[in-house]
Amino acid sequence: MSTTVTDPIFRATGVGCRFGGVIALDSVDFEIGRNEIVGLIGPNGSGKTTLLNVLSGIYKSTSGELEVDGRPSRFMSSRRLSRDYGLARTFQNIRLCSSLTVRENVLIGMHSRFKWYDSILPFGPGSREKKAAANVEEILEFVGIGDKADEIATDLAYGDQRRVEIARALATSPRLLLLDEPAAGMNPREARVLVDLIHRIHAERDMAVVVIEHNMNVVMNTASRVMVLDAGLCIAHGDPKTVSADPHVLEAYLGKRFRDA
Ligand SMILES: Nc1ncnc2c1ncn2[C@@H]1O[C@H](COP(=O)(O)OP(=O)(O)OP(=O)(O)O)[C@@H](O)[C@H]1O
Repeated sequence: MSTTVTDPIFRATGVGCRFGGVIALDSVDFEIGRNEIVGLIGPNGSGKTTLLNVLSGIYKSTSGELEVDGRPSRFMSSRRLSRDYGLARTFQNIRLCSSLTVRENVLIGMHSRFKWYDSILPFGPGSREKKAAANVEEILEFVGIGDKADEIATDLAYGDQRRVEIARALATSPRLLLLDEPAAGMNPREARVLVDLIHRIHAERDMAVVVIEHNMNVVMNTASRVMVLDAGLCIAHGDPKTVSADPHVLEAYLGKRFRDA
């Protein structure tokens, strides 16, 4: 099942990913418009994180084509995809440096955009370091944790740690931000703040966003388009209202979630 987007920043065509006998992705077509928020949902093990890992160069797809802005990206490293193609992501399991402050964790994101000569040229490091430090303060304020800059990142409440992860991704100045279960472990109030943050990222930072979530309030209140995976296959896509009424989606995923709730 394919999606048709008029101005895609990212396009995956027939993407497959196998782990031995496990088919994690089975010929998935996926496009992301330059300025949209796309929700990615599906049952556990349906391939959502694998798709994000393939998009961001952490896994290599075993078949298919990937393009960012029309440029082939299938064999690019995650570092190049971040630095030269404008992709950034957060992880399902929070990955913060435990001995570093919030500010330092976000600075790491910014340094990934530096070129090798920035640390050699006399006019490079000083100016870039100063600019980076100012940008970090601005990003921390933007995500709402400016007052926690000097705290050890892993000492923060869970919801705030997730915001540090988002801040670190924003520090790379991406054009496409991939969020893997950003609401996991958040209480309903934190999840509402997250919804607002995703909207602000999209509107004020002018970037496309992909959100994997099991929290349907977050998906339905942020995404303009939703894609549903089941057993590595795209079983539905469209606007949130249409997708949530789709009988295949109710059977494979949403029906079960509502029954279990
Ligand atoms: N590195 C890996 N090695 C082996 N199998 C893997 C690997 N990564 C993912 N898989 C398998 O691929 C399938 C899809 O997993 P994936 O993590 O993408 O699902 P998911 O939809 O993100 O699930 P969840 O909602 O639980 O996070 C699963 O069967 C999983 O066990």
